[in-house]
Amino acid sequence: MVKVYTIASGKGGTGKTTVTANLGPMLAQYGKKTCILDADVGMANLGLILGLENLPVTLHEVLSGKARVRDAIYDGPLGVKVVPCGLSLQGFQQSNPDRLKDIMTDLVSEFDILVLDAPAGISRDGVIPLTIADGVILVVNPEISSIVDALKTKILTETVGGHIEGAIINRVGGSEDEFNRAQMEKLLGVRVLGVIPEDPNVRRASAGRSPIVIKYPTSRASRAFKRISADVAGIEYIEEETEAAREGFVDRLARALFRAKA
Ligand SMILES: Nc1ncnc2c1ncn2[C@@H]1O[C@H](COP(=O)(O)OP(=O)(O)OP(=O)(O)O)[C@@H](O)[C@H]1O
Repeated sequence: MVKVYTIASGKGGTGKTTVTANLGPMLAQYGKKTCILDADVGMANLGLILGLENLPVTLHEVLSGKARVRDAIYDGPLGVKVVPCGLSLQGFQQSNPDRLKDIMTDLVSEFDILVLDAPAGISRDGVIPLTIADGVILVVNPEISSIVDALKTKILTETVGGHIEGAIINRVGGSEDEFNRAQMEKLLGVRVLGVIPEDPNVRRASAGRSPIVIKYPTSRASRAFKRISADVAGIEYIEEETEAAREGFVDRLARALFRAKA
């Protein structure tokens, strides 16, 4: 049975596209047939992060009735399938967001998981992805404006009959141990699915047209994305050997050798 997740936030720039671009490939890696779709039809950038640009057919052509969704599916990293959206204003103007539901119906038989990157705000194109998902995942930054907008999105989702799966708290400074997960769950009234640290490698990876889980697989944010993806895929996450752990090992070994020599 296919599961449809919509990645939403309310406030713009909280990290929805980053989450979609990293969650999708990891879900595919964990054995789930996964397709990620850029439902941010006005300000699309999922294709940019994944190096999928200047494509003949995108979600714009599908939403304007000029093409079938099958023709807008491209190969992404680790076996994930991607339906990117075009960048042109004309494509946006000709798109009919009401067609999104039919598109999802066309895809359900082929995938285990569909992930929609929703636009910020509460316009019509923003509300449709909230209604068609089995679960909405809120991407929230640990700051008051983002929390307030996430709460609005939560209320809107529930008002239109949607279901909130939980929240991912993104761009958290300091260590994860210092982050007060219980307090955030109380504020938002939803389960916190994972906490992603502020990590400069996220931007570096995007500049290189790649998700961070591919470009810097052992970085802090990558490990957080892997943990969340394993949770969503329903498998146990086993922490890989990290750069830091490797460096720590080499350091300990050098000190032991030095002591043995002395
Ligand atoms: N954990 C992180 N650490 C550092 N930078 C991050 C992190 N997550 C996202 N960013 C950066 O924040 C910016 C916004 O991220 P992103 O585009 O994913 O947000 P968005 O919610 O999809 O934005 P929009 O609402 O405009 O669609 C990007 O420059 C991205 O590289």
